[in-house]
Amino acid sequence: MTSFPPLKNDLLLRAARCEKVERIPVWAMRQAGRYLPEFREVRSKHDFFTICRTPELACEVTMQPLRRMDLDAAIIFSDILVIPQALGMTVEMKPGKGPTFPGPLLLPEDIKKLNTTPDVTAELGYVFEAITLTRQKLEGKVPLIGFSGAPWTLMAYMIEGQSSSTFSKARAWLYKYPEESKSLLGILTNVIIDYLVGQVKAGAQLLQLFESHAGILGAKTFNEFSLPYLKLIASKVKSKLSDAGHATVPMTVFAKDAHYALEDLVNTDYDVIGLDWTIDPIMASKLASSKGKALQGNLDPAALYGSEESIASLTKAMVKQFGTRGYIANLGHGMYPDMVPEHLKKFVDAVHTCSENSEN
Ligand SMILES: O=C(O)CCc1c2[nH]c(c1CC(=O)O)Cc1[nH]c(c(CC(=O)O)c1CCC(=O)O)Cc1[nH]c(c(CC(=O)O)c1CCC(=O)O)Cc1[nH]c(c(CC(=O)O)c1CCC(=O)O)C2
Repeated sequence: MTSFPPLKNDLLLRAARCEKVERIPVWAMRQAGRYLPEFREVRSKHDFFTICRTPELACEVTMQPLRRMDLDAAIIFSDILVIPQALGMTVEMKPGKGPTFPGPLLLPEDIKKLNTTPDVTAELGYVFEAITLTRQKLEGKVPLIGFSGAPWTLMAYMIEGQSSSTFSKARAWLYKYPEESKSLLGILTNVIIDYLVGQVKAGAQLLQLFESHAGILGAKTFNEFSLPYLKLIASKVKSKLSDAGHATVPMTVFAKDAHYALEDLVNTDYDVIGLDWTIDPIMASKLASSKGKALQGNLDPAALYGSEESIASLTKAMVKQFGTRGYIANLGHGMYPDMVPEHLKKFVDAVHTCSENSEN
């Protein structure tokens, strides 16, 4: 096992375990990326997936936001779509269009073309190397978060072949080919489990699972095609780490727009439930605290387009609603490319100012 510098700021990990904290930890989804001029500088010289696949570059862009603001966590720079690549699919990142799959899955027979049992270390070892390097470079300043896309969200991209407002091709599979859909979700689940276990062994100190397209499912389809796989991932990642004699790490599930599933998610093995901005903090806090779960979120990212005064006052109101125990401040979704870094800094500082010395 690699040894790493001791952790100096463990606020995130304590909050995830609902332990007492001196102040609320804060980080932002997509805190590295295009909204930062220094990222755009790196990106002007390298293709997106080259950055992901080159540990030194991935480490550098992971560190960039930490040099600007007092964040309580780093998140490894990567993307959820590295898993379809590991299964043998080509994914291109087209400026202005986002991810594009030249050969999406059209019919269930196409599943046979995938490498359904990839050697995860051989295919995704570059992420593990980036994590280990970043843990060293962080020198224990803050914890490092690892992440993966969840099965349904990845399946949606693999069938649709690109982003979509309806993901109607992917949703059609759930009704036309339910058994084959479950088989694909099972394949993805197994790879995700090994991928997340590998990230922890490489040095990730908390894991987040992104079910970004939960909102295009309804309660019934979510219960059938998303929730069972999310549950399996949490329990298997933890049991595989324990069986390997490795300490487990807290796990966060972020099922965007799945307001209908909050109660079910609180009853899973995830330690932290990520919330988008459509969810009422007071209602969510009542549900989560009854089950000893922490919450993360949920300022509307668009609030960062407002003035610094309005960011500070909205942040203060949000923190007051969530309370200080078992809470990680974040946005309700990732940073948008046209945002101003100073406004994220204002959000981070506002969380610190209004939560320091508060009753815990
Ligand atoms: O901060 C970090 O270190 C990691 C940032 C990060 C990137 N991708 C993800 C993360 C983790 C995080 O959000 O904190 C994860 C991610 N990629 C995609 C999704 C699903 C989705 O958006 O539908 C997710 C889960 C989180 C979420 O829900 O947002 C899929 C995706 N990846 C990219 C795009 C295009 C884009 O323009 O954003 C998409 C699809 C979006 C859609 O509309 O469907 C590419 C991409 N991934 C990251 C970046 C950096 C950045 O945001 O600037 C980019 C842009 C690529 C570029 O430079 O051209 C990093």
